[in-house]
Amino acid sequence: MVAITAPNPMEQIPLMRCPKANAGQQGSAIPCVDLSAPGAAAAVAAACRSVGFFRAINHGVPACVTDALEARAMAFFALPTQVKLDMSGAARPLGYGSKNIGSNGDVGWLEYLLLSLSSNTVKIASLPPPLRTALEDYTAAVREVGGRVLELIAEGLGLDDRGLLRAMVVGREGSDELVRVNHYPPCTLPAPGDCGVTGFGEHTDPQIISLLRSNCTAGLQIKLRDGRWAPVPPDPESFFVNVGDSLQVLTNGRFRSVKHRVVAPEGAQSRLSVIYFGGPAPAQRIAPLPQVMRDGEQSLYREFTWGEYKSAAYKTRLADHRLGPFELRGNRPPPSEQPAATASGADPQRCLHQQQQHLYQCHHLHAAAAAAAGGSGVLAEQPS
Ligand SMILES: O=C(O)CCC(=O)C(=O)O
Ligand SMILES: [Fe+2]
Repeated sequence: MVAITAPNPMEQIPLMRCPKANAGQQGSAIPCVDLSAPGAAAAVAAACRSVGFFRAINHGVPACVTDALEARAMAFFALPTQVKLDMSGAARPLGYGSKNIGSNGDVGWLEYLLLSLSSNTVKIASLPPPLRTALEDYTAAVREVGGRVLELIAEGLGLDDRGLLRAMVVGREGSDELVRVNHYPPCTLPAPGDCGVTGFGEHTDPQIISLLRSNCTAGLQIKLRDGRWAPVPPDPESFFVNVGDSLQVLTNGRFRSVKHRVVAPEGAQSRLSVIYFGGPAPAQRIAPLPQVMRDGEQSLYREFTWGEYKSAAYKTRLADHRLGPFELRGNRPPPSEQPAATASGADPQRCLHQQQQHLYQCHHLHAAAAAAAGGSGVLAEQPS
């Protein structure tokens, strides 16, 4: 008789080949934009064209708002698994999830909460009230940053209506705003050589934009246009902005959604990240904006609504090229354009200095937190 044992989900978590750390290269690959600087619109557009990703500083979100959510979220993830499930329901796709991302076989070394927000109210009634309040305060603040970035994008694209993109997401009845809180405990799985354990597999975000904030623990990587993966140094005081697939379509490929992924933490510290996903209302038509199209330029995509794209995306694996089925392959890409401006909107020296300061602070915070945290071991107690 042959004994068949069910595969252990822990063993299914894939490994990824990690880029060698090179602090100099990392810093320079990721544009930094000072949202309050006069050249911000040009800098945002240049970053969205070249990388599809940037670090935003001077965003106006008070540290007490981000710190409060970080503390409440860490307290939530430290609870026993069954309590977390009882409070938020199993992710389908909203709710509490562990290891399984979506329902198509993607797995990673993380647990998470995925929540929908309408009228800035977290819809899950049974979440602990302090966590709910922290999430709502956080989202109210980050939504404003998202709105500002969308205005800067409109300006950088030269749109007459600077509020056009913002109005698709912010303050729009029925817009599809999600918040995801990801917790990556220190990883205990062995990974050989230059490999790491997958925390969150490579993907692009399907929405218009996403804004990510993390604690001091590294792990996020983005794929550069030349195919190299660049680690994103963590910076709890900044937001990291992703171009999503929908913005790629709205700009007819002038901006491209950035592939990104997370490698599970190898040290003693958990990574905690919070991502605001700015999506429009399900009925919103996603097609190249007429104002960005040159004379005679053809759309690279067949027309679709956000609702249609979202449900198609939910049926795919993370790494799938989700825009593929919507591409009109016979159509030519837009004539290549110079970036709207090369100005960064932020003094690179100042950014570098800020980043060095943050890394210094992170180092000290880590040292202080190390004894207290000690890893929650949460993943080990998940039902498989
Ligand atoms: O947790 C992170 O740092 C990134 C996760 C991510 O890309 C996502 O949830 O879409
Ligand atoms: Fe993402």
